[in-house]
Amino acid sequence: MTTTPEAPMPAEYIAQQPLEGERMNYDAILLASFGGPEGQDHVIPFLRNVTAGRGIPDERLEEVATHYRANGGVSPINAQNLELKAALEAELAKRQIEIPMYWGNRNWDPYFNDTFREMHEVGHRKVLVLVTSAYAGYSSNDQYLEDFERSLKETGLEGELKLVKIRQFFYDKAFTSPNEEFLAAGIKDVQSQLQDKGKTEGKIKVLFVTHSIPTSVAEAQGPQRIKDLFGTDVYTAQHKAVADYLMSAVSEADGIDYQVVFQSRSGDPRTPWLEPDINDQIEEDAAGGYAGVVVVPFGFISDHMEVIWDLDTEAKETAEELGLAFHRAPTTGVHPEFISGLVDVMGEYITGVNAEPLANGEQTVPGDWSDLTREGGWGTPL
Ligand SMILES: CC1=C(CCC(=O)O)c2cc3nc(cc4[nH]c(cc5[nH]c(cc1n2)c(C)c5CCC(=O)O)c(CCC(=O)O)c4C)C(CCC(=O)O)=C3C
Ligand SMILES: [Fe+2]
Repeated sequence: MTTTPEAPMPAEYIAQQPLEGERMNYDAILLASFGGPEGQDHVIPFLRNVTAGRGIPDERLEEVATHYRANGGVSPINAQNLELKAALEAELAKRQIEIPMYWGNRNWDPYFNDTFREMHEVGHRKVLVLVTSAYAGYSSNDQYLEDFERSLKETGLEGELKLVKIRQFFYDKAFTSPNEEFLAAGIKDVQSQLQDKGKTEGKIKVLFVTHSIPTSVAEAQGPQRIKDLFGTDVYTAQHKAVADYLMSAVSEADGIDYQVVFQSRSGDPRTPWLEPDINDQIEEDAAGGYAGVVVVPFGFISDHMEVIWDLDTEAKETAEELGLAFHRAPTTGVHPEFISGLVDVMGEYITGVNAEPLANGEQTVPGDWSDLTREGGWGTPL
């Protein structure tokens, strides 16, 4: 066997070292996420944090608490974020980008207030923020910006810490490339499950699943341009565009039916949320003669509680009761292409000498996605 010498690092991957005395435009990176409970006694306080002032009925909270209780009161999300942070740090180091990374959450320890104070105390002033949400929407973008503003006020660090939030990345290769791989593997798995059952003629449906949101929230999001183009709200449109792209990019998906569906609806049952719910759709598909479903949770970037409960427990049970073959695809997690693609996106904001960006994300999902959220929502790069 011959050994290949290590490939030289592409030039664009190497941070240009700042000139003597000159600093990079950011001195810290913040990984900003949702947070989750670490034990049984955290579950209720965590859920109260999440739903503060948003009119989620107590019965819904008690029901959601049982999902966490069944897992020892621990959400997997914190460990997953620490793993993501370590993988990103390793990739930054590989590219000689020497900017330290911090972690903070909306709903649990370490809270943004604490992380902001810590970053400020050690002397950081210019912070690039990566939020763990791929799509643009109120919960995944605007609410984080509101949280950051509130934390800066509460800590008295307004004007002291300058934060710039990185854009959404659902349309980047970083996100679509691992999902292409997962989609192909999922289809092959369901096909072979059907083969084992002697159902080689059985039709397969791919269900791309994301988090439901209230229809009123979905409809309030602009721009009109995208609504006109897709004939639906902007939240759904983003997901449809990714689903269309993934199906076209994966040869195993040729001729296979697919649909965007929703999970984890919450709130008052009388308030309309985006539909169809994944369980309802699986029932309809069983009635419609499908023999198997491939469930791709492309609304999320890690296998957190909503994925393992709503899909691996509930949706799986629905499919099994109806005799359908079932495959739940993984989320991007710390897939090497996700990590390196995310650092490319970060590199659009980080400049070395000559104010040149260190890297650029590669857009795969066609379309102009540059104006999806509230004005100035991404932050003006420093
Ligand atoms: C769009 C969206 C994402 C995807 C974008 C993104 O990834 O950011 C997301 C992610 C997540 N949602 C999560 C957990 C929860 N979400 C809740 C409630 C809600 N989510 C909403 C929307 C979203 N949520 C909404 C409109 C509500 C209603 C209340 C409100 O307006 O806030 C509730 C309260 C109980 C309930 O009602 O279900 C919980 C516990 C976890 C952590 C899981 C873990 O612990 O591992 C994650 C990553
Ligand atoms: Fe949620």
